[in-house]
Amino acid sequence: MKLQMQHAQGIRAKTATRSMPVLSRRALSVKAIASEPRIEVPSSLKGASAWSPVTWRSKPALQQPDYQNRDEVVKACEEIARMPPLIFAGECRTLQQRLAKASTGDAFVLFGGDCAEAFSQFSANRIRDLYRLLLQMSIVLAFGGGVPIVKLGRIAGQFAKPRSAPTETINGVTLPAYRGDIINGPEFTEETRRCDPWRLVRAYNQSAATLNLLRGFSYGGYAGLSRVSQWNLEFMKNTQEGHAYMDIAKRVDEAIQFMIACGMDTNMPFMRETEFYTCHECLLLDYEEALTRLDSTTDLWYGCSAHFLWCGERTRQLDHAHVEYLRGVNNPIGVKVSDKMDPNDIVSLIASLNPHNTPGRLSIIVRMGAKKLREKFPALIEAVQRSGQTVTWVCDPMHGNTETVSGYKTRRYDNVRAEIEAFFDVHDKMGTVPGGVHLEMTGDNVTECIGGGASISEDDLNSRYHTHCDPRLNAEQSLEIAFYVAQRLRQRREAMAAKVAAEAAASA
Ligand SMILES: O=C[C@H](O)[C@H](O)COP(=O)(O)O
Ligand SMILES: C=C(OP(=O)(O)O)C(=O)O
Repeated sequence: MKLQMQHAQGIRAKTATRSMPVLSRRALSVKAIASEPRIEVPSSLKGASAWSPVTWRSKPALQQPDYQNRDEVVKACEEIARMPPLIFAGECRTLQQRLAKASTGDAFVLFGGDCAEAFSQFSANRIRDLYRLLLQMSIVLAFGGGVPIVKLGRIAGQFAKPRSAPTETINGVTLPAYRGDIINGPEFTEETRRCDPWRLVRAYNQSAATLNLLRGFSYGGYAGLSRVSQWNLEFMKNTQEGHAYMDIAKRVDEAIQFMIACGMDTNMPFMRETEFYTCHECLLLDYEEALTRLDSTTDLWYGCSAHFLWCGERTRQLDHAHVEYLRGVNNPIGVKVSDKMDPNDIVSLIASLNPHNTPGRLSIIVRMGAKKLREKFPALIEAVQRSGQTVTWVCDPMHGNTETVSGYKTRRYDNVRAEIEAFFDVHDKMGTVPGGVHLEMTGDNVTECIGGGASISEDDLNSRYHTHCDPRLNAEQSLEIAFYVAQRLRQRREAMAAKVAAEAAASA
């Protein structure tokens, strides 16, 4: 932190570079396993160079739009740079503390929201329905885990999408791929697929309006604990998950009544409010740069487009622009990691993004499918442990499980659940901590993923398939996943309690 502050000051004063140690001595000693040889950080990484919000520009940046008119991009970004930040740096610091708790099992993180927000699907009701589904899921998880749930919405900025191919061909016509509404439109016409810089400003405005409503819900009474039983979505009321949720809601109501009888003040903030944070993939670097601000209370740089930013699987190259940008902002950040990640490389990447080994700064979001996760994940955990690095491990069970059925991109509920199961199993075996889950999901009653309690079949896909990019779990499937995760968290909690009791008995 301190050295990064020196960087920030250096940039303002236009002074020379300072070198940045990769891992502090304390960091190296924290969790290192004494008997194992330590994984060393490559010497090329020791002494990272000065950072500013524009240093990413000198590195290769993958997955960026092919704008025809750079002058318009500059104008749009200048307009955004004059706008207020979307978040306050102090909120990021609080979030980082919460994520640090998740790294030790004293909290659990729930990331969830659209694959890609869309201009055409922007409405208060959709924001409310996702928000209350996330509240419902966090009640279920808190009940199982007995720990606070950190709620991070993929919302108010989750617009830009990395693509496997730069173009799409339909009936012999080839056009640029859709890259998210902040860049171009989903309709298959030359006009809509052209990258339009003024979409940047529209995405900023939609994010600001969305965030405004989310803050209203969080602090204006909607999220109060006395309203738990009113969060059930209308179409969920007669489902198995809806009933199971209402059972929990009833128990929460009873517990609150009991605490009121004991003299609890219902005006306490924890009864009326909840913390809710936003996140998105840090992909579109012109936009992120325009929203990078120096926090006047600490003199540190923050990416002010969201509380938490993550680096995608396709853009996490150590010497490329996205890692360069993210290493300099002081938000809590994440990196997506597939089975392609090598144990030595993960250590180098973590060292570059979290050189002071600050708990809560870095989440590693693993997404490789259940089978590969069982094979490859243990070696990654072991490497990170051996280098003494602290990370919050998060499971993204969506991106390793995408397939195409009848022309639709989809995911099978059973595969999603199997990956979460594998994630918990591996952590149980390694004695490490499952810190959270990251889901592409919606509060809407869509038919984009196959299976789950409602038994959505392949034939149902065309009925309510609304996503513009990847398939999302619908409300019922999401709640079902929450019940499964809650069960795993409860088992873990009970196993830990039994272990502590056994140790106490042994030492008595
Ligand atoms: O959401 C993630 C990516 O943008 C998406 O999986 C890429 O999909 P594609 O392989 O269809 O380009
Ligand atoms: C693109 C995404 O993920 P990944 O980088 O893991 O493919 C995403 O989460 O939207």
